[in-house]
Amino acid sequence: MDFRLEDIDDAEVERRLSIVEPLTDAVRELVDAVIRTEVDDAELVAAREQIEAIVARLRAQQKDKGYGVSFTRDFTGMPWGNAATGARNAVAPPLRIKKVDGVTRADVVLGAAYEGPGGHVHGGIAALLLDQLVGETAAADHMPSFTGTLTVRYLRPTPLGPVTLEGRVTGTDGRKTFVHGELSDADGVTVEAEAIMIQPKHFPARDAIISTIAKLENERS
Ligand SMILES: CCCCCCCCCCCCCC(=O)SCCNC(=O)CCNC(=O)[C@H](O)C(C)(C)COP(=O)(O)OP(=O)(O)OC[C@H]1O[C@@H](n2cnc3c(N)ncnc32)[C@H](O)[C@@H]1OP(=O)(O)O
Repeated sequence: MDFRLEDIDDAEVERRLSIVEPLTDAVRELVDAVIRTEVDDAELVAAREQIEAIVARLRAQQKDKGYGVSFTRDFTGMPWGNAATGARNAVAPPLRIKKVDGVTRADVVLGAAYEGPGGHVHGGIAALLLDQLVGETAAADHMPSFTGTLTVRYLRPTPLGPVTLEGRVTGTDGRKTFVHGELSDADGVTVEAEAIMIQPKHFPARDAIISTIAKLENERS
């Protein structure tokens, strides 16, 4: 798994976000516009040519694979390629999850890009968002928990538009954490999930980050 340390402070994280988030938002707008536009074919062809030019510009310097997850030395994560939350990922709605007193919550608007049944949210998107939510609900002390089992129950179709997610831990057993998650619209819960999250036995990436921080601190003292 690609976890790495970036020795930067919070101000630098914010500076980078201030550049990439508006870019990602613009691409999200582009995706929505392509889905919903009713311009004529000549306009579609002209737009495609401009988009291809922009893609070529961005490909001038590229990472080999995915974005990976880097951490600052205080373990602020930068999972900017993440499919649900990534600041650089226009596929992500994006989900912004907050944890207060152990309960995770997120408000997000799911537009045309997340459609399954006409006018309603795709079941896979609901599962994706709930998977991320239960992951962040179970994560503690800078240790990730991986989804072992995710059981999703669709109670009724979720209309496209604003939705709320909420997750809470319902129990623990050794390295296992049990989490309940819900996705709701204005009229109540539409999808619920039960997850068994498992803290991996060994997480070498975390140990590698901690030993790199120790090495940097030694070099500075
Ligand atoms: C650096 C800090 C980072 C912080 C970032 C936080 C952000 C979070 C982002 C979130 C992102 C979103 C989240 C994502 O998208 S996570 C991505 C999707 N999930 C995966 O890819 C997981 C793939 N699977 C594995 O890696 C391993 O199989 C895991 C780690 C799950 C278990 O392998 P391990 O070798 O550790 O297991 P063990 O054999 O010692 O068994 C241990 C116990 O667990 C029980 N068990 C085993 N498997 C399952 C199962 N499938 N369901 C239910 N229970 C299971 C087993 O019976 C035993 O119980 P018991 O007998 O003791 O009672």
